[in-house]
Amino acid sequence: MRKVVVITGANSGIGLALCERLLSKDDQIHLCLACRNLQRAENARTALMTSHPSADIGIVQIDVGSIKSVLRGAKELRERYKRIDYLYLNAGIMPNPRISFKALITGLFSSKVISMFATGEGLLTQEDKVTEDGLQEVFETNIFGHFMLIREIEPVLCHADGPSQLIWTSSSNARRSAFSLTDYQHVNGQESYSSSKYAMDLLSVALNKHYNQQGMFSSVVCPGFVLTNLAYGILPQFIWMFIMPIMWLVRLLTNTFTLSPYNGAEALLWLFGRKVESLDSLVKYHSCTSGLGNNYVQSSKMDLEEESSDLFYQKILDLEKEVRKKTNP
Ligand SMILES: NC(=O)C1=CN([C@@H]2O[C@H](COP(=O)(O)OP(=O)(O)OC[C@H]3O[C@@H](n4cnc5c(N)ncnc54)[C@H](OP(=O)(O)O)[C@@H]3O)[C@@H](O)[C@H]2O)C=CC1
Ligand SMILES: CC(C)=CCC[C@@H](C)[C@H]1CC[C@H]2C3=C(CC[C@]12C)[C@@]1(C)CCC(=O)[C@@H](C)[C@@H]1CC3
Repeated sequence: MRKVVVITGANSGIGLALCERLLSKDDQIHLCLACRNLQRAENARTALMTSHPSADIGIVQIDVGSIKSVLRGAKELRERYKRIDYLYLNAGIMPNPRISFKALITGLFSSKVISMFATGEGLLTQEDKVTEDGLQEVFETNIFGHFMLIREIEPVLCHADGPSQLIWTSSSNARRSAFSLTDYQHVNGQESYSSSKYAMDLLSVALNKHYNQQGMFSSVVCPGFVLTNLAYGILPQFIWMFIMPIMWLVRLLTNTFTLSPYNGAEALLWLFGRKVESLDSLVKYHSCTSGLGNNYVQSSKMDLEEESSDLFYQKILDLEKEVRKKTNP
C-alpha cells in the first residue's frame, strides 16, 4: 500500500525541495501538494514529474489563511484518501519584514553574534493584518488554518492501520518572549512570525498529549536559514547573491545557515519513516549544514513548559468552537 504524504506550501522553497527529496528516497509514495494557487501547484507537479516521471502526485487546493478554503480542502482529502500517513504543515508567511540594522551592527560586536545569526533574534519586525475570518493573518496562516485542517481530517489521520505523523515547519526564531497567552494571535506587537512559531511548538506538544493514544504523532522542525521567497521578502534576491560569500563565512560560525531549500529540507526528510516511539515531543529537530556543506540533523530541547502548552491548547479549542459557530451558525 502506498504511503500518502500531504504537504502544505509544497509549490516552492522548502516544501518543493522536500517533495523532490521524498520522491528520491521512496518513489512508491503518493504525494499530495496542498497549495493555495492551482497554477503554481501544477507547475510544481510538472517540475517533479520531470525529475521523477513515474511519480504519483495529486493536488488539492487549500489556502490555510481562509477557514472556508480549509474546510473545502479537508473534505476533498477525506473523500480522496482512506488514510493519510504524513502531513507536513509547512506553508508559512512573514509579511512586510523589516530589519533593524542598528540591532544587526550592535549584535555583530557582541558575544551573542552566533545566536543572532542562528535565530535572527531581535533583528526583524513584521506588519500583520486581519483576515476575512477576523483573525490575525500570520496566526491564521502559520497555525490556526493548519490546526483546523488537522481537526477536519482527524478520521483519516487517526486510523487503526499504523501511526500517522504531523511534521511542522517551525523555526529557531520561535521565541517565548514574543508570545503571550493573553494575546496568542499577536494583535499587539511586531513579532507575529516569532510568536506564531512559538505557538506552533506549544501546539505540537499538546497534540502529542491528546492524540498519541489514537496513533497520531507530532514533531517540529527548524530548516535553518534558507534562501527562499520568504527570505527574498526580507532583502531582494540580488543582495542575498551579492553577500553570498559572507553567508558562507557565517556558515562556518553557525551550522544553521543551510541556505539551499535542499539542505533546509534535511530534518523534514529525516523524520519521514522514523519510528514514532523514538521521537521526543519536547525536542525541535534542526536541519544543519557544516562549513564543508555536509547535512545532518541536530535536536534541541524547546524552551517551553507543558502547562503553557495545555493552556494554549484550551484557548485554540475555544477559538475553534467560536469559528465553527460563525461558519455554521
Ligand atoms: N526560509 C527560511 O529561512 C525559513 C523558513 N521557515 C518556514 O518554512 C516554511 C516554508 O517557507 P519557505 O520555503 O522558506 O518559503 P516560501 O515562501 O518559498 O514557501 C512558503 C509556501 O507556503 C505557501 N503559503 C503561504 N501562504 C499560504 C496560504 N495562505 N495557504 C497555502 N499556502 C500558503 C506558499 O504558497 P505561494 O507560493 O502561493 O505563496 C509557499 O508554497 C514556512 O513555514 C516558513 O516559516 C522556517 C525557518 C526558516
Ligand atoms: C548575513 C548578513 C551579513 C546579513 C543578513 C542579516 C539578517 C537579515 C539575517 C541574519 C540572520 C537571518 C535569519 C532570518 C532572517 C534573516 C536574518 C535575520 C530568519 C529569522 C528567517 C526566518 C526564520 O524562520 C529563521 C530561522 C531565520 C533565522 C536567521
